[in-house]
Amino acid sequence: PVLTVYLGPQRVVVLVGYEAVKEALVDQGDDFTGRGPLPFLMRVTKGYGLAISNGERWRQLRRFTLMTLRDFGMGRKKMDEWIQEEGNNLVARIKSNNGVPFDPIYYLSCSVSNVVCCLVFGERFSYDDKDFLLLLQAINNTLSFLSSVRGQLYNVFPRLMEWLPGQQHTAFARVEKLREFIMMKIKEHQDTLDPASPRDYIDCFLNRLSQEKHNPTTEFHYDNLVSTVLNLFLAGTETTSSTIRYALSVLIKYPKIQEAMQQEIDGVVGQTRSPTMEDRKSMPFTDAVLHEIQRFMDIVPMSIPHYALKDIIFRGFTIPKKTLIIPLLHSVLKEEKMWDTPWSFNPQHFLDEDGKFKNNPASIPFSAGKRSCVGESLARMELFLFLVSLLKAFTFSCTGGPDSIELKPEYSSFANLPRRYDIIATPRWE
Ligand code: HEM
Repeated sequence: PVLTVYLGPQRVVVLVGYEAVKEALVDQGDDFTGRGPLPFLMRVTKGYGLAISNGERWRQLRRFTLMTLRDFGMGRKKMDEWIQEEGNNLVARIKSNNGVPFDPIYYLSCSVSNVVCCLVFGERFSYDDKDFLLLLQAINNTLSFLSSVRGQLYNVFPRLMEWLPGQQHTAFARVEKLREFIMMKIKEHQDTLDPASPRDYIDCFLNRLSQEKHNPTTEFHYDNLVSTVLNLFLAGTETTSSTIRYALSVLIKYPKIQEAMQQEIDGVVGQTRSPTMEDRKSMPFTDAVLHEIQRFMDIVPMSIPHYALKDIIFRGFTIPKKTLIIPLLHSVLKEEKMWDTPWSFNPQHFLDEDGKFKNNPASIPFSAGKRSCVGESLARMELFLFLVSLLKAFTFSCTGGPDSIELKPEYSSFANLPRRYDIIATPRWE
């Protein structure tokens, strides 16, 4: 369950299976919260921000981000209301296609990125806004590059790859544009800030920055603000939108499951109102399908690597300082011991005999322990509200029929990215 390998000069320990991953990340949590100097992430964040930092610096940014995500609303709209509104925009946009087959990748990226925009900038953008489209392109380009062979090579041989010509330079130039856009938005926020009524994540951060301006060791400074916002975009958009895209493929492949979800939605939400998070409790089948989609898709199979900041004693062995640690989420999500049919798509994994929702401790697509995904609740909210809004409004199919859908990923390395299909959305009601 614990393997040691070498990636170039770098020692890597791989944690395999539920027991090893849980024991490390949850039971022995504090030792395993370190993040290494991952070359790609270091390059795009310039070494600042939540996802790359360690120790007290990380703890402060993490606590602040979790709190701000949880308390979001701050007198204005709450996060689920932003998502509902975005869901309505998404449905309207798809309706305007009039049943013509389309690739959902673009609409889904817009909707999901807009949720992060609402959170950090306090505003959404039109799907045709030029700045917004550039921002989407930068995010998309960064993750496709990271999932490519060159991206992986960059993580092992950064100096060599900086020197060689190639795609990495375009990817970095695009991230630089995204950085500039974020900096411009921060400037706008500084000019219009009312400390008594923060509008969004940036305002909350600026308030904290000003409260701590005389503290020489504070983590609430400008560079951490820019890079943490960048982290939220890079970690929070492609992951969520690819999961929704994958969900649509699954539901087209298994029309009976799609129909059963629609029946549950019709019974609980009905035709006239938008879904709310309260509804989820009364929708065990939908909840089970969503959990199974994330298990089966296994979007980040190796998580984001952790790092030994000091020698760690684990199961009687020493993991030396500076070892990269990979919690192999893939091995947990597909572990024979933990799932009845690990290699089949089977929502029954999350249902008991009475049809009630039943969780499984090995369901950890967001990783586990103290360093697990900071956006988990937000992502779960998005997956539920977007998919229920879509299935309430449309039945999804594709021209090649259910058997033409292949659920194996198109790319598989840092991320498992789903294949692209032109799909048909047939309105269910006039
Ligand atoms: C389906 C959607 C998502 C999946 C599957 C996912 C998965 C993950 C995973 C596996 C990690 C690594 C955890 C670890 O190091 O142990 C992570 C970290 C992170 N995620 Fe997510 N994520 C998703 C959505 C989001 C969203 C919506 C946001 C925020 C807007 C977000 C922000 C982050 C950040 C900032 C980190 C770094 C946390 C840290 O280093 O403390 N993610 N995510």
